Parts: sequence; structure tokens; C-alpha cells
Amino acid sequence: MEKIIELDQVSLKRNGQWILQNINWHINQHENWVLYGLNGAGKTALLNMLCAYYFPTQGSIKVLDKVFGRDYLAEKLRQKIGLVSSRLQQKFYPSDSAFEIVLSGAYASIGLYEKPTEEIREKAIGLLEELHCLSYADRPYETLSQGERQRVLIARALMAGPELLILDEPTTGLDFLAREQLLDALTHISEKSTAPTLLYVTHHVEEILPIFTHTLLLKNGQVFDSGLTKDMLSDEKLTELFECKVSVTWENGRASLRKK
Ligand SMILES: Nc1ncnc2c1ncn2[C@@H]1O[C@H](COP(=O)(O)OP(=O)(O)OP(=O)(O)O)[C@@H](O)[C@H]1O
Repeated sequence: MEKIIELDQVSLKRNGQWILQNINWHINQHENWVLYGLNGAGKTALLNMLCAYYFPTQGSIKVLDKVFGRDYLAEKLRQKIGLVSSRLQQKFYPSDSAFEIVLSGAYASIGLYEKPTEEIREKAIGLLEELHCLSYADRPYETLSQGERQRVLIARALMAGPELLILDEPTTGLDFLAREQLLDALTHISEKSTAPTLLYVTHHVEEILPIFTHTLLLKNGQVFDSGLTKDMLSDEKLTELFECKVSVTWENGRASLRKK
């Protein structure tokens, strides 16, 4: 089975401080993962390593079967990874239309500098339709709501046909309905035959959809535990993780969390 991510004994030191320690994490094809941890657990640092913005101080990382720095250029690798993050939102030109932003995903550029082919335009329209963004495709990005922007960014990330799609707290700033619409869109994406492997980063248990078969619990820069989502989201496991009594309730394959 093809490995999407292989981290072996990975540690990261920044400014004299260990931020991540001894991370072992393997993601296989056809698994969708959640990276779950509280504020400051090290989720962002870990993502920065997966996208080759940081290099491990110790240990080895393979993403999509490539070892960073040895047999592959980081830039080339990033073209195979779709990234959706609210931090990315500020990078786009506010006057560009939603359509232009999605088209630019085909070239992995901020802004559109090439005339898109008819095939690329059709693909962008298809993705805008799937993500229910067609009605505002011609509107400037700056006029879109937070939920609309996030769906446009998912469509953009899918333009290049990534093998791995990373969603970094994609529901930040979304109201309940916008959040559920975005989560529905992810379920739809995961059901397609061409679906990329999904990696969803969150600190909200309620957002973990049944499509996420596996979960890694990160605490203080270390793997607290990892495995099947249903085993990770248990009363005992999360009580130990938070060092505070919690109970988990399941309904329709989704968990919710309460402090006891
Ligand atoms: N360049 C750096 N130098 C020193 N410490 C850092 C650096 N970058 C991150 N840290 C620290 O490492 C820890 C993990 O940070 P990180 O941003 O990865 O956490 P996170 O899980 O993404 O948190 P959040 O959910 O709040 O975004 C934090 O304590 C942070 O202060």
C-alpha cells in the first residue's frame, strides 16, 4: 500500500526549544486523518514540516514517497499538496473574482498570470458547482463571507488534483450552518473516485466527520496516541489527554464532548 506520509522519530527545535519530539506517524492511502490537539500542541509546526517549510532537527520525513531535500524539491512537492487554511486567505488579491482564484489553483500561483485553457476553465466551473459557489463565482473575493471564501479555497486547492489535501482549522470564523455546509462538501469530496487523502486539523471534536477513519492526538509536541478515530475519541482517552474529566457522546457517527 502506498504511504502518503511517513514520519519516523521526528523532532523539531526552534529558537533553542523543542517544539515536536519523537513523532512517529504513518498515513496510508485510503485513510483520512484528523490531527487533534489543544492550543499550542504543535499542530501548526507539524503542518509546516509536512509542507516542507520546516525541516526536522532529528528523524526522517517522507511525504508522498519523497524524502525532503534528498530526492525532491520542496516547491515541486507542494504542488501535489492542497492546503486550505484561514491564514492563507490574506494572501489573495481582494479584487480577484472567486472564479479567478479557483483558476489560479491550476498554476499554484497567487493571482492569474496565464490565459487558462478551456479545459482548465471547465474544471474550475465544475469544482465551483460541486462546492456550491457558482452563484458568486464572478464576485470579488473581498465581498465574500468567511464561509464562501473557505469553499472557494477548497475548490482552488482541488484544481491541481492534489494527492493530499490538508485542511487547517477550516471552520474558523464560520457560523453553525456555514460550518455544516463546509463539512458536507468535504464528505462529498471524499466520496469521489479521484478523492485525495484528507488531513483535517482541528481542536473541535464536533467537527470530526465519519469519513475521518484515523486520528492522531497531539499533546505538548508529542504523540499522545494515534489510531482509529472511534478508539481515540473515548471518555478515558480524552480525560487523560485533557487531564480533566470529560464525556463523549456519539450520534450519527459524530462525537460531541462535555466537561463532567
Ligand atoms: N519559532 C518558534 N520559536 C519558539 N517557539 C515556537 C516557535 N513556533 C512555535 N513555537 C511554540 O511551539 C508550540 C506549538 O506551537 P503551534 O503553533 O505549532 O501550536 P498549535 O497546536 O498549532 O496551536 P493553535 O491551535 O493555538 O494554533 C507553542 O508553544 C509555540 O509557542
